[in-house]
Amino acid sequence: MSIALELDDVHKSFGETKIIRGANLAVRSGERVAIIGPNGAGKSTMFHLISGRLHPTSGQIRLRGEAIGGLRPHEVYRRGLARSFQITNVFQKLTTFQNLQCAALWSLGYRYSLWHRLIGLKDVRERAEQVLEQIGLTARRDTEANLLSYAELRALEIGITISGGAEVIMLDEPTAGMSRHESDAALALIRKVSVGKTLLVVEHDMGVVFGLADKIGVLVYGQMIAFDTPENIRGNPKVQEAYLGAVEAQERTA
Ligand SMILES: Nc1ncnc2c1ncn2[C@@H]1O[C@H](COP(=O)(O)OP(=O)(O)OP(=O)(O)O)[C@@H](O)[C@H]1O
Repeated sequence: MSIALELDDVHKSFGETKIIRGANLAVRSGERVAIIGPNGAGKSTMFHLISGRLHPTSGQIRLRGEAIGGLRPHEVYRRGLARSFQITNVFQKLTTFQNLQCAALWSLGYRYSLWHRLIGLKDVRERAEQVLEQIGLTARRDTEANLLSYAELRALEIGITISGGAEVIMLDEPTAGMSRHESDAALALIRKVSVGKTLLVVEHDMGVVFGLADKIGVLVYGQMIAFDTPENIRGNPKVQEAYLGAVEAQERTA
């Protein structure tokens, strides 16, 4: 299977502070990968580097073999990698369907100035209808985003992320702040929308991580100390020591 996304000795410093210190990763096409690690390990920074919000100090980031480190977010998006933005890309005053239309409009290469003619754009409408159904929000089609529940908003955020048909999808803590029931539903949704795609998630909930991922990458102090199947990660003494042991102890006392 081909490699969809690759990090090769990636470094990122902020001033004198080294945050990502030679991170390596090779995600195969169609694989679901979760990145875990202690607070401050550099997971968000790594996401920003991949999606073009930040640029590496050194090292290579490749999307399907093409170097993308240094490209801007929309250029990375155009090459087939979409990431979620924790609800910040939802227009609160627009309805669920209008938000999806907006995302489809943009991803199909139209400009927002065409908004007034939206109703007439069949491809945009069809794409939005399809995503609406996929994310299970058909009943909330004409509800303004600000009236959606938190879990519905997060589902809409996933819908916006997938609306461009990107081959590689990155989700940033997709179940953060959810109840167990909501996070189970989110997990099912993520499984469904990621069929046939390559998925990269940063997630703190170990139930979600172990229930979703084909492979888990463990980032500690800016280095990927392990990248393996969930079973092997669970049994890896280095990971136990650096991270999972602490999480399990925390869960026992919670
Ligand atoms: N723009 C920046 N300038 C300076 N330091 C930064 C910047 N962005 C992040 N950092 C620092 O980099 C470190 C890693 O942060 P990052 O948010 O990537 O970690 P994380 O693994 O995502 O943590 P968490 O699990 O708590 O979200 C932190 O110490 C943070 O303060």
